[in-house]
Amino acid sequence: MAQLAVENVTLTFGGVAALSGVSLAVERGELVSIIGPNGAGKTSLLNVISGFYHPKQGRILFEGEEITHLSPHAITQRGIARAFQNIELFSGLTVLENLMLARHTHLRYGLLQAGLFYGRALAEEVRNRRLVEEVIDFMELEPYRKALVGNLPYGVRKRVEVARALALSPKLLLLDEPMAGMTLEEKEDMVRFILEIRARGTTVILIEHDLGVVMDISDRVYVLDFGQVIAEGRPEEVAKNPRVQEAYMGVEA
Ligand SMILES: Nc1ncnc2c1ncn2[C@@H]1O[C@H](COP(=O)(O)OP(=O)(O)OP(=O)(O)O)[C@@H](O)[C@H]1O
Repeated sequence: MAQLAVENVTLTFGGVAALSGVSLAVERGELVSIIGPNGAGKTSLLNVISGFYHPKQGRILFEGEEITHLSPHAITQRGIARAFQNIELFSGLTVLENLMLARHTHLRYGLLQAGLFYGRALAEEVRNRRLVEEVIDFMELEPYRKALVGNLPYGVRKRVEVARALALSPKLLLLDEPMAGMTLEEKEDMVRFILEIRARGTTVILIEHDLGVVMDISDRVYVLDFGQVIAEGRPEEVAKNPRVQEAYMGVEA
């Protein structure tokens, strides 16, 4: 059974179909990329998987359970976290505070429980802090942990955005253009982090415009065009597909 199954999903905005009849299956531990020209529906697909939009038709299953109409919060709690294209961090808070806040907001245990079982809440907080420190270490953000996010260079903020999603201990990580606007060196670092995240067993779905990176690191690739899947397969198969070459003609070098 696929860990994530998107079945025949259609999403429309005032008559315009951002997604029409999209199906996709991702196995646990896979690194799957979604590519396609601008406006093809890539971000819309992440939006329906993460519960920001609900499809007009079709359904989405995660680990065998239907999540199609759940809220983003409920979906995060089931183990799907997302790093946003337009960084969603609090610029007036430190890196550490942003990561702790993400855990608190999304994975909050009941307030009543915290009130009744003070010891348990404290233990939970110690665990949160330990997990967040592990993520900071893993993403090599140690030098910035007490820095205000708003003061950090763009490339580091992109890394903190991925760290924020990782702080939620996801089983499936959705990455929306995590390398956009980065220098070559920053991109290489991000590629290394993504490969390590996958090596640790986390499933990754990646939207990325840099086809060189996509072809290098993906287990499989889905190609969207005008809201439809026009090709799927291993990177080398997809690259040879005439429909893909046509969709990209003049778009990518
Ligand atoms: N909130 C919205 N309201 C109206 N139309 C939308 C909305 N979100 C997306 N769309 C439309 O849906 C289509 C797919 O957009 P989407 O952002 O998913 O594409 P994309 O492949 O992620 O593009 P890009 O590579 O430019 O980010 C586009 O025609 C877009 O204008």
